[in-house]
Amino acid sequence: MIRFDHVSKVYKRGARPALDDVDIEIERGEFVFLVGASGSGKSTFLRLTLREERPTSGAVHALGRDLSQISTWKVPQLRREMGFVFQDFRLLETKPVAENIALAAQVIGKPSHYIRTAVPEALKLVGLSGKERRLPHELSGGEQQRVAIARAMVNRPKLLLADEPTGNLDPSTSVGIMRLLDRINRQGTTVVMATHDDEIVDQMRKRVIELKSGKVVRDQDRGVYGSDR
Ligand SMILES: Nc1ncnc2c1ncn2[C@@H]1O[C@H](COP(=O)(O)OP(=O)(O)OP(=O)(O)O)[C@@H](O)[C@H]1O
Repeated sequence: MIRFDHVSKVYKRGARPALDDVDIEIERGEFVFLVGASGSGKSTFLRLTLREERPTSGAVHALGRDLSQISTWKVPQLRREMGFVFQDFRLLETKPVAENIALAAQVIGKPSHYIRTAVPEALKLVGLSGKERRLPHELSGGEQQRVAIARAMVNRPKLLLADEPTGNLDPSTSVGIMRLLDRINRQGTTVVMATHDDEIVDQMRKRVIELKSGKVVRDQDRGVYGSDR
């Protein structure tokens, strides 16, 4: 599903690499936490997977494609198969919930008959049926994040990437969001989530990839410890 083949990323010549020889594989159907201190390279990992950035060396594969071989005009096609969720929700404040979700399908040219069934399905998935006409500010933070997850899922992506999705939420609300992401994963979507929240990581018992100064220092599934990898 995702393969980083000795990937390094240097943003500015002479600067310390944001990722340093990262060599990992994430299989279809996995739920993976990406952890590490601020600046350890988590967002860079996600941006390379989305092909928002390109590696300085090494190769990134996602969804069966070598991302270095994809021409720029084909990148939107790749991203259609991925969903993203951010810490700050990024909803359109003047649009009701249903429209926020529908737009994600419209912009990639889904027909209206698809949207008519997919939007209520996405709302049901996140437990917000009945709230389709609300504006984002009429919802709690946890509900807004659920709308953002519904928007990410409306095109039925194979891969969901989440960057600190519980970063703005209190602990009990975060638990609900984690249950939802777990359910999405059990229904077949591969999930990669960057987080600072150790409590969540400990509770969920999933694979944990830890980055430190751009290097993988822990990969729980493969029993790799130490920075000499
Ligand atoms: N666009 C950029 N230009 C230059 N340097 C960057 C850029 N983006 C990130 N960096 C640097 O790359 C390193 C890794 O950053 P990254 O954002 O990937 O870390 P992170 O683990 O996601 O951090 P946080 O948890 O704070 O979001 C940091 O040293 C950061 O300053």
